[in-house]
Amino acid sequence: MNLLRLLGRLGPGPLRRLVLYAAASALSSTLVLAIVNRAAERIAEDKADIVDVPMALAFVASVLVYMVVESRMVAHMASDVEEVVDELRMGLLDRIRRADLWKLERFGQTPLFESVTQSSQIISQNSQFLALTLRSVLLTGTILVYIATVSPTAFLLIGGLLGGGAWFYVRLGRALDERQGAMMAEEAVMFEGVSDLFDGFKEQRLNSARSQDLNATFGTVSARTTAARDQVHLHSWQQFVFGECAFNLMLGVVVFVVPTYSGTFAQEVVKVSAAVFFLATPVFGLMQSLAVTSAAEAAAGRMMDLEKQLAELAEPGSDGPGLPVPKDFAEWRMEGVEFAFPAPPGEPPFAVGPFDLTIRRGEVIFVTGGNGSGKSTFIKLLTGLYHPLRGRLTLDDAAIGPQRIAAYRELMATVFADFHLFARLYGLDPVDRVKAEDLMRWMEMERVTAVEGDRFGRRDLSMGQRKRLGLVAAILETKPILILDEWAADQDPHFRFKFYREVVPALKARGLTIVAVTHDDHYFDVADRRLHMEEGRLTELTVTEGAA
Ligand SMILES: Nc1ncnc2c1ncn2[C@@H]1O[C@H](COP(=O)(O)OP(=O)(O)OP(=O)(O)O)[C@@H](O)[C@H]1O
Repeated sequence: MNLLRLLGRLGPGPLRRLVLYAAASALSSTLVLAIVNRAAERIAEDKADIVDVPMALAFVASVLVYMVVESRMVAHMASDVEEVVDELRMGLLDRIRRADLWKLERFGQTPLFESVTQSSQIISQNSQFLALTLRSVLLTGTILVYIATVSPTAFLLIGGLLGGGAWFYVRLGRALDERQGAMMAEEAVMFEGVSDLFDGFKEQRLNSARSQDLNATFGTVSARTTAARDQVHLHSWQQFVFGECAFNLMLGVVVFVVPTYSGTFAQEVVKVSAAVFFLATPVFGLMQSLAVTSAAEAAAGRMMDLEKQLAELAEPGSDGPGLPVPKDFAEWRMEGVEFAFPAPPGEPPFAVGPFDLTIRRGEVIFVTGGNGSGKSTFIKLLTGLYHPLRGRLTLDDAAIGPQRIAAYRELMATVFADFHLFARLYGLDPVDRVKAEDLMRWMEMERVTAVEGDRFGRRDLSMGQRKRLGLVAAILETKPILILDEWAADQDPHFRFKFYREVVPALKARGLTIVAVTHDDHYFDVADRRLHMEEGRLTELTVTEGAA
């Protein structure tokens, strides 16, 4: 149903087309069966040894109709499913793009990543099985109708057997689903172990006890995964063998049971046996497609659930055009801004603020403080990435509410402590080539890599080098505010000196307002003001206080 609901998003057309194709395919197949049976009957009646041309033509026409309809059905189905998956995936990405950072952090990345990549892949790969399932159901129905026209008794017995067999098969399938769930849980633990091995490769190479312990743990998990997989293989094979046996039983019913209830069945036995053989295609098709379709069904359900959950992560005001903010602001203020993370069990929550602060345009502000004191949280509040629980941000007289938040953030270029170097210089089209080359020289990166078109030539660089590229990208954005979170922490002494003594003053001279988190007490004097964070509280110190 999830897959059908998903397809329904394209309007009624694709679903109607699917049903029509599936019905045409089932009818043409049944027609082939009826023609074969009728031809065999005529040969038996007339002992004719000449070809019945109209019947042969009808046979060829039915086969051709089946061939064309079947291939078109699968082709349309695949492209409809691709279209709807593309729409859903883009919708998810769009919602993630516009989500509230704090809500997104709490939600976690794993389900998002799994849905956007794996689930959409499962649906795409198995799209044709949805068509196969529908066609198989319809074909089974039309063949049963054909059997009913030949022998009502055979229809009742075969129909009953088929219904009972399907019920039991689905029950076996449920047990298999449970085992598959258990197998996936074990596999998830195993993947965690594999990524632990890769992420901690250096540490385990340098410590043989850790390496062996890791290996032993991995061995246990791997053995559990193997056992879970064995169970899945065993049950899926049992389910398949049951399906085959139920099918053979149907043939047995035709030749051993039906004749005892129907006196006239002797003439019909060949027709009904042929019909049961014809049933093999849809019944085995269903057996094959149900298993795969259920994985695609579950994936479609996961993606649609996620879509709903992501709607709740939306940031207020992220839709719509929004209001402008004064770009030439004179004063940037935080008024009574407070924020708190939810408390871990048995502990008080970590709260920051209230922050009451006025930053004047063109100032260089350093934010200092110990690990975990709340500096990065302060930066997230200042940049409007976290929303204050109380208090507000203002630029001159404009309060930054949901409608101004987008324009407000547009004023800032940032290099966060955990910054990401994008594959492309997104949003910088065209890149000012001369300026980019100047900046690369200024950052002493011109021998390492270059701006090539709209991207950096290399990204496989050291953290310090990547941060320099991050700063190049931030300066290229030509925003009036620059936010840096521990930018210099990864720089060597030579470039750290250059950054504080040359780069920061030069950027200030260009009119930028700079807020930088730093631990570099040798350079506190570079700032106009120093704000010090302690347990979420901000105090203003002189720039010489605490300097080395
Ligand atoms: N996403 C989060 N969820 C829950 N608690 C958080 C989260 N981010 C930070 N915290 C808590 O807030 C406190 C302050 O973290 P923050 O990153 O602001 O400190 P910091 O001063 O930047 O530290 P550092 O100098 O080590 O980078 C920490 O104790 C941390 O446990």
